[in-house]
Amino acid sequence: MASYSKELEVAQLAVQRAAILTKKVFHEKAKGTISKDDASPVTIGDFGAQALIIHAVKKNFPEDQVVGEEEASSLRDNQKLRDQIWALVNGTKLSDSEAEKVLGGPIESMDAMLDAIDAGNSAGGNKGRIWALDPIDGTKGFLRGGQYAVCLALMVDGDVKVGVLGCPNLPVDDSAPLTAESGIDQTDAEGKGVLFSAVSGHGATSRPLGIAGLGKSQPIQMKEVKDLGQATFCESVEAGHSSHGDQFEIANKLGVTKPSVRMDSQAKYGSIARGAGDIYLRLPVRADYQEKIWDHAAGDLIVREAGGEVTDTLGRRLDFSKGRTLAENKGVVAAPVAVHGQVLSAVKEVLAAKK
Ligand SMILES: Nc1ncnc2c1ncn2[C@@H]1O[C@H](COP(=O)(O)O)[C@@H](OP(=O)(O)O)[C@H]1O
Ligand SMILES: [Mg+2]
Ligand SMILES: [Mg+2]
Ligand SMILES: [Mg+2]
Repeated sequence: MASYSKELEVAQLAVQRAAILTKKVFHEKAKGTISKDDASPVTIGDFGAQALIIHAVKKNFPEDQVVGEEEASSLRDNQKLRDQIWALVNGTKLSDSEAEKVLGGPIESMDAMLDAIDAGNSAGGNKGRIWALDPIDGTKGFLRGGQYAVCLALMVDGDVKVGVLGCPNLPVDDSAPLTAESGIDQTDAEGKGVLFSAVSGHGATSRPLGIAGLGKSQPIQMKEVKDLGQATFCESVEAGHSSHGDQFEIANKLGVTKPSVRMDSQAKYGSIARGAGDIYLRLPVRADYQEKIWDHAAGDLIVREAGGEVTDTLGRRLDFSKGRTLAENKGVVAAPVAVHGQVLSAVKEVLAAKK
């Protein structure tokens, strides 16, 4: 089985470098927020991180395609924002020069930066090597001072092979259990930060999210759930992203007694993968919403490699080969393999009762 060691190294270092930039923006009051066509927010942190990561991917793997969340059209006619992002991007590097070299060095010019952002325009699909990039997942959490993640995955012929999640506001310690506070008020982010990774068939790991080269890694595993009543389940903070009501009913049906842990971004996938939490539920709020591949690709692999099963609400594996969205899936149900079937039955019962 291919080990994708070069791809993994580049992805981890690229995410680590981008997180230096996002952390800088996180600690600033003015985040240069603008509203996208779908009324969702994007900040100078999202644009800057996308530029840095695509630049590194393209330097190392010029033939590969990228499905990135953001695009640069709004920057091409907004000089102030463009200058702000360029200043950030130009000033961000890893403090280890060897690691910086792996990433192909800095971006040459502002134009090259805009082109790098726009190189995230792949249509996706089931052929060849395609990276899925979410430069800041959980932008609303990022703006609120909550959790967020820098997410990058490599798909080969529509199958996720490498997944990396940088979570600057999660504790480094894998054994720190989730609490109601885990998802909120992370404004003192210093000393925190974890980098999750997985390669298909080779397991999942975590390591501290640093600012130089890669720190020492350790394997991670989902926790064995002996009693679903004691399980910790995670869900989005935003009620517009998943149905808190349905998730509450499902948890009740399973006999879960603890309140849900609300947390933005794919930090939820990372948290259950290392056994800090147990279950992640994302029940659709709208029948016509298609989940984006960059919101799930890295997390899906990391959870599966840590001993989890990830499906949609109908029990189908997430299918990343359908383009930029998970067009053939509805919602997400992630849990340890041993209890996933039980969780899925509860999901189906709750959804059936609503029809
Ligand atoms: N109606 C909807 N249903 C599900 N997900 C949605 C949604 N509207 C937006 N999203 C996605 O939810 C992601 C955040 O997930 P979470 O709620 O787990 O933090 C957003 O990622 P970005 O923040 O990268 O835009 C966005 O892509
Ligand atoms: Mg977004
Ligand atoms: Mg996202
Ligand atoms: Mg995003």
